[in-house]
Amino acid sequence: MSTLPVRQVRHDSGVLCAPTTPPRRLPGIGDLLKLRSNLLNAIQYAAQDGSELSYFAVGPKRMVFVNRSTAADVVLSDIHTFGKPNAENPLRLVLGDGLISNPYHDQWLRRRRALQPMYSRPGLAGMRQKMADVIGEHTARWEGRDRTELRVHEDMLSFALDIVARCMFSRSGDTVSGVLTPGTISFLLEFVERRLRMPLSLPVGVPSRRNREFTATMRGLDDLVHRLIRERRRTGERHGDLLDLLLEARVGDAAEPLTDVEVRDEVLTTFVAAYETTASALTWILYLLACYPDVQRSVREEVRSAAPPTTGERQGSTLLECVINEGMRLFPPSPTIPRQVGKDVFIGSSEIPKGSFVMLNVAAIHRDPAVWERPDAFLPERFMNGVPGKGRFLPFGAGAHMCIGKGFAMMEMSMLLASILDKFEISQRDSTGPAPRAMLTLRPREGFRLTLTRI
Ligand code: HEM
Repeated sequence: MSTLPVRQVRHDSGVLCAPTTPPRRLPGIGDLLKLRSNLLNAIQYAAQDGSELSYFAVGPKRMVFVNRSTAADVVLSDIHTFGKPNAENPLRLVLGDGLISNPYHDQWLRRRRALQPMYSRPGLAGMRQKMADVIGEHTARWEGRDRTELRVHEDMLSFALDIVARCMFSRSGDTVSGVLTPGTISFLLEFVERRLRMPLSLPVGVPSRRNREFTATMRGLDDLVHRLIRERRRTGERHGDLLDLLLEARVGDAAEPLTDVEVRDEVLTTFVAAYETTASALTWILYLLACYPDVQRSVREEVRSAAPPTTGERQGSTLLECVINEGMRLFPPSPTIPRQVGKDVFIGSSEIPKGSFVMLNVAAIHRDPAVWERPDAFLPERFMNGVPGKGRFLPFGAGAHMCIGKGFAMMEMSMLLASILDKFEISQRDSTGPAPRAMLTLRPREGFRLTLTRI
């Protein structure tokens, strides 16, 4: 592993810098405006005075932000008290009872065990060629010219969607497009986000313009996914993709296959889980590589001289993986992780009433000065000896609910970044960096570009 010069640069680029909006609480709706207009700003407020916990209210909803690693540890260690959000979770409107949104612990656990082989070493090995094909197609588009302007977030969204479409259905993003497009997924996530932040929402059955669009979009998606499941079951063809593995998964002691509805839930869950998160991580990592040409050079040397990227189990063992981890520390793709408390409980000396939402404030935890030396600096080498334990480094969560697709994501990101670094120099086009905006994922507030120059 090459040794990097110590960098003193403070890299906040708006994350956890001084918040801009004064906290304002309005009668009846509480902190709604604060949370809706700029969640990141609210997250920053929550963390800025150094307190472990901070409190928000949106109508009847009570939210507790957990800003420090010690308190995050408490939450992550008790999966029964701090469970997934309950059955009212608006994500269920899209993902049903897939792994992310399943509120029933025992059912979730049986499914999690059934799906584990999909993301095991042999499961992932089967995805490597599919990923390589998609990477080849995307980099070929940039190779035609000496210099390419990368529309970073848009291009990474398109890349991440192609990867998940190819790995799930052995089809390109284009074949499923028209239905499963970046636009559709963004619309659905925004629909869910609005409902998460509003104190009250109209039932989906009420034919407002937005609800009608939602219902039509979901019908299109359901038709597509059920058609693909039926075709696969009817022909019995195997494609070595995630859909094959889902159909082969067996649940519980009776080793029952998943029903069509359960397969549909997991297909949509995988699309939603794998798409914006990976695109967000890649977007910020490319940006950081452009900001730090010395790191870029060292990773390029490593990529050109070293073994192929790993599946992520050996985290911290390559400089490329260190860069990915440090990128996700500074710009966590999922800036908050939600839980809902099943009974009155204490975190430290603070009592949290049953039903409250507990949001792990990952953006703040990743810069907890009690854990991270020079928390605002970009120092990939801090991960050389691996990642710190539960509660401290949470890009993929931790504990029983930890991201099941972590190995998949690390493999995909390592392969794409290695390929880009081998062929191109990445540089900034503008001196001002992109400002982040927190939705369910951390996105750039506006589109920004980087230059890829062929080398
Ligand atoms: C950089 C990319 C990714 C990031 C940052 C990420 C992050 C996360 C986070 C923070 C969670 C929540 C953990 C919790 O609730 O404690 C999660 C859960 C999950 N992720 Fe990922 N994820 C990524 C990629 C993927 C991919 C590629 C897949 C699938 C191919 C995936 C599938 C899932 C699933 C199914 C869950 C629910 C796990 C459960 O509760 O059992 N994710 N992810």
